[in-house]
Amino acid sequence: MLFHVEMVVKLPPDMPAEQAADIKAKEKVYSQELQRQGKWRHLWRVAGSYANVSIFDVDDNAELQDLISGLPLLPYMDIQVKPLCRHPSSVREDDT
Ligand SMILES: O=C(O)C[C@H]1C=CC(=O)O1
Repeated sequence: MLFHVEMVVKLPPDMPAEQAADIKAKEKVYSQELQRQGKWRHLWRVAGSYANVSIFDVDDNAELQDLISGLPLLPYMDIQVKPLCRHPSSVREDDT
């Protein structure tokens, strides 16, 4: 199942720089592992903002919830999830 996930990062302005760098480093490791597994299929920066648009490819809603729950930046993000399905006019054969 594919999900469009938008994450807007809102770190507290008074968070110490070292703490922010540590959480971002953990988030990078976590997201890159999921990308290698094919679970986090796309990761795009939204130009001009500290936000990303991602496509997750997971078995079900529960797996998406598990993966999102593990995000180190989760306490500092607003997240919106939209379920996706194949568009009838799509010519891509690899979109399922
Ligand atoms: O920078 C972000 O958009 C937040 C987050 C998502 C992946 C990652 O490495 O950091």
